[in-house]
Amino acid sequence: MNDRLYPQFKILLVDDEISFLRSMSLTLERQGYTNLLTCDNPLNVKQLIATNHIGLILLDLTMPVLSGQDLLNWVKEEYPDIAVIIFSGLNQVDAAVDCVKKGAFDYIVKTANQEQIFESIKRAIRTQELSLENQSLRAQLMSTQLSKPECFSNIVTANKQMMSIFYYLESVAQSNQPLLITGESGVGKELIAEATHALSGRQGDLVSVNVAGLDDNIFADTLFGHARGAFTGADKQRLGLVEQAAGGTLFLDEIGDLSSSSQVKLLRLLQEGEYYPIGSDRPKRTQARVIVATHQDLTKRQDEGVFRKDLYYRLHTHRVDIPPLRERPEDISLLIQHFMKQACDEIGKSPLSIPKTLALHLTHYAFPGNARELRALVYDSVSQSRAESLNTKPFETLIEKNSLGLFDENQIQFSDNTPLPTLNQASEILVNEAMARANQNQSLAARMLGISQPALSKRLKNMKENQKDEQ
Ligand SMILES: Nc1ncnc2c1ncn2[C@@H]1O[C@H](COP(=O)(O)OP(=O)(O)OP(=O)(O)O)[C@@H](O)[C@H]1O
Repeated sequence: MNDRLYPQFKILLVDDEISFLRSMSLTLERQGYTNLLTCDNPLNVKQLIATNHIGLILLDLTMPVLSGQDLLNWVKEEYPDIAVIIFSGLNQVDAAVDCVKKGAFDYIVKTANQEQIFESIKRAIRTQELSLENQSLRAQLMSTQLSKPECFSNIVTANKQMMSIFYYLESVAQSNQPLLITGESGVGKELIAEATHALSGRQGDLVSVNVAGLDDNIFADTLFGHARGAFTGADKQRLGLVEQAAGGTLFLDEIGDLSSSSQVKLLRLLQEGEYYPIGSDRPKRTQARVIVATHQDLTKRQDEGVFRKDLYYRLHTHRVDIPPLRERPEDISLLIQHFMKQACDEIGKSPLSIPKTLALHLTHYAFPGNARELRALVYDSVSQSRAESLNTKPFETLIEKNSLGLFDENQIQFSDNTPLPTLNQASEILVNEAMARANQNQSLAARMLGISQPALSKRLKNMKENQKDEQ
């Protein structure tokens, strides 16, 4: 059972008509708005605002003793950040214009259809949520410490960009809006989803599903479940993952590969907050926060016409892009340590010492598989280690394979009018680059250059002497 209140601030309903208050609260609760407060005496409103975190007031216009207009004036003066929607029994254009001029978010006639009322409330809540998120982001920018560092304990990093992502996540973790996580395969998107769920403080579960390759029917069945008898073989009702994630988080991985018909279903879930189990004509409201991730470039997928624009914009409100490991060289040695300890723990080995130069050697490697690739390498090395030090053979093989790969001649382009380097200059540039990539290891640099180590040593010596002569 989910007892999480929504939205994160209270909605205050003010009306002297108790029956209206009762029916409106019931209707709103059925729509998933559970954080409600009712008040049938306008004179109590000031006290209620002073003692509660109220973000939205649904205010009756015509009340005895203190009118809705007077209260609106007072709220806008004392608490300009609270949104006020005026409810009136009468459809009066003048009054509506006057209220909106005085700062009301909207003016609604009590007899308006429910869709119109819900739409207005939804918009007001969204505006308030955005404003709270802005305040929180501003506060995070000013602060130099994470409020809940323990939520990031599984993510090893010393990278500044990753730290800014952590600050950003602290600001948006409470939001009900979706979060989009992008980044190459293996950068740690799932870890980021887990940290966001932990930060959100949601009591429900984090329910993860990889949606790549799910056909539309399986997608709908997996997410929304089905009613008994919905199709042949559906002899029991089945709850979908959206329901299992109630009060928690639904994490949809590989969202860039979602089929176009499933994209429509997801959009409806995000936009309307409701869904239909297969074979049921009664919509259900979702209580789950949605996080999606992809290694695909969604802008490109959109341009190619395979990803819906409207869904892309819906997902775009909160977004983090995790940098690849090659752009976080400072993380390499930390991750090697971390994975080495994990691997040793798993096989009951004492921690191994790691050669200091190992991380340095890896800084020129592109890590197409990111942290996952590094993890696999470290695990392989740990399993091959017989002494107290980490066996670096798997790393050396990789670096050599990478450095000694076939050179693509098209990589070098000369423009027509610029002077060419002399043969000596070109050779110096190459030697310096190879030495840097090999971290000053002459044997490796020589292999990259296709010459013997003594030949390289001779060139280096000559280069040094030439430099001296020039000085
Ligand atoms: N910064 C990190 N600290 C510790 N472990 C990490 C870090 N980044 C990634 N890992 C580990 O690397 C592996 C891959 O991470 P994860 O599954 O989160 O990547 P991903 O981006 O979701 O990959 P994919 O796109 O393939 O789904 C996991 O074992 C994860 O624990």
